[in-house]
Amino acid sequence: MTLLSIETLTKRFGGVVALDRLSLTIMAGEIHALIGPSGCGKSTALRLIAGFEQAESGAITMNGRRIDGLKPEARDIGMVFQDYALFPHLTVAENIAFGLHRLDRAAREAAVRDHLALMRLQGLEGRRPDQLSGGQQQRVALARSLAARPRLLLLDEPFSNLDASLRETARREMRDVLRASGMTALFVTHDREEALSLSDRVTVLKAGRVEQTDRPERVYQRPASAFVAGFLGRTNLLQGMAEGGRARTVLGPLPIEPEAHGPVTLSLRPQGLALVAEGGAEATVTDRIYRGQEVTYLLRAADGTALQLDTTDAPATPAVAPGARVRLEAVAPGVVVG
Ligand SMILES: Nc1ncnc2c1ncn2[C@@H]1O[C@H](COP(=O)(O)OP(=O)(O)OP(=O)(O)O)[C@@H](O)[C@H]1O
Repeated sequence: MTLLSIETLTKRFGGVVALDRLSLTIMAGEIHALIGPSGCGKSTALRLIAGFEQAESGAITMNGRRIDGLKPEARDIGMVFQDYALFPHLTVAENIAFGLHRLDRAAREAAVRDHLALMRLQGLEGRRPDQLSGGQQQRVALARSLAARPRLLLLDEPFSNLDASLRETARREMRDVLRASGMTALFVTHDREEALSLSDRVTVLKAGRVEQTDRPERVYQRPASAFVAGFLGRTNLLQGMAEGGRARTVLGPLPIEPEAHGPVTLSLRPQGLALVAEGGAEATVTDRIYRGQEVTYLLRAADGTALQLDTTDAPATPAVAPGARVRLEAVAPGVVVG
């Protein structure tokens, strides 16, 4: 069931088109990630949905009702900001209780207690934000938004202020809490791992427009464009001539998906290439990057195409030095991206 629908939203700042007829659907109960490069319009989209900015054209509906004319507080939408925006002079408990003035005292206290427990903040209720760690502040911000029980929660880069060691735990906690409360959430990130690991669906934005919306596995494995393929991870882009389920490429005939005919651009992840002792296609090693878990070989194919190959069994294979001639084979299908 659709909760929020955005139709052909356009927003300009002077000469800059921040959103260019953006359309997007958020399903009830889903965690949806909005990802894209800096300046592609992610924060602008959130601010329009929350009501902090007005669009020039287009419509925003929630549960079938237009909300784009409503004031932010009338939209039933919560927002967790990048800097958490906690009230510095209020305690943790008072911050969480802040949006609950419509409840009577007993219900408000119960809601604060429940959310302190939910976010594992018991014992910290009397502290002020400046007496908390970054991770704790983030949990208070989330608790405050959840306690108000909005229909939709918007999160703008909620993990960007946490250091790497905390981020992974904080992400899992947030996902579990959102799931447990059945909350619908739209969060903005420019971290592809965060988008892929946290969400039910991902929307990739480019220059104010949607490039693709789909499940994480689909956007990663079946990118709709070379841009999406490259934005979500390192990839090889190969030119080919397709005929049904295969394409002729510099690596020889390659299985492709989906079927296509004529000239195509294919995306093949670096893990989709393997070094072989014989057969395959010839290439020259131009560099070797040691990454610990894996090694990346940078290669040049016979026609000059630059390629990357990742191998995890590097300890078992002797290092291939730059300049060496090697043979390689595709071990995954090429995905048609253009
Ligand atoms: N208040 C503003 N005044 C002028 N230009 C703005 C304003 N807000 C955003 N923009 C411009 O609109 C475009 C989209 O900005 P937005 O902040 O939505 O991008 P973003 O995807 O959230 O970027 P980032 O990942 O860097 O935060 C950018 O070109 C930005 O410079």
